[in-house]
Amino acid sequence: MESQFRTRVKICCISSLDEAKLALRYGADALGLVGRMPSGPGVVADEIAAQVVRATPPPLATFMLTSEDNVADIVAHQQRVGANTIQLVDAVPTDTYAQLRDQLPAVKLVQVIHVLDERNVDEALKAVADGVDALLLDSGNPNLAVKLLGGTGRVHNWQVSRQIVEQSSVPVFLAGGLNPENVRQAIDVVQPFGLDICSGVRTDGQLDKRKLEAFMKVVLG
Ligand SMILES: O=C(O)c1ccccc1NCC(=O)[C@H](O)[C@H](O)COP(=O)(O)O
Repeated sequence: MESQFRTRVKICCISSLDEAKLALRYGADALGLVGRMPSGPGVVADEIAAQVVRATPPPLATFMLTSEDNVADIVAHQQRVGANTIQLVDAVPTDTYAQLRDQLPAVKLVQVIHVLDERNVDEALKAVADGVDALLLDSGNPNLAVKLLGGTGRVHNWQVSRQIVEQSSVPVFLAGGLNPENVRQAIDVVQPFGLDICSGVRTDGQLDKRKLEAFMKVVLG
């Protein structure tokens, strides 16, 4: 069930309970907890991620970001952290979503699509047809020798993202290089269900209250 009532916000790269509380105080709908990655600045230990999950009240969402592509490893990761949503940041074999649903029926599945060009529209629609609950369109490049799967601080081609939003039957989050200055334009151009932000609300790696407040003010009004 999708509502366009207001744009949802996921604050990602949460690194402590204090950051989680700050994000929730300013109106975040979801928190992102980054697991082991081939590269990127936002990784948090599973123990801290689990602490944040336990402290997050309903109806807020906790997204566990995983780069695992094997069902047993993804399930083991979810069981260590306890998040109510799994964000798959890399491509997975076609039957993965069905197997995860069998083993974790209450957990929502979000597939990341790294938007490089128009070919990603078909990739996104295939993930929808295969059964994901939502898409998250990010910057990055999974084809590099050391995969770049997120946390880049860079925007991508929003026209391609808009095409995906128009054609997707599940909610779509927009990520990649968002900040208080460009988020209004991002909403107007892409019209996503939700936004995801990591580096644009941080200073020296720490969640920055002023940037967070400025970002949320633009989104929530
Ligand atoms: O932050 C990381 O280290 C990271 C690495 C690999 C995949 C995802 C990662 N971060 C989480 C996210 O999904 C970010 O919120 C998203 O990529 C947007 O980041 P940014 O462009 O810095 O706002």
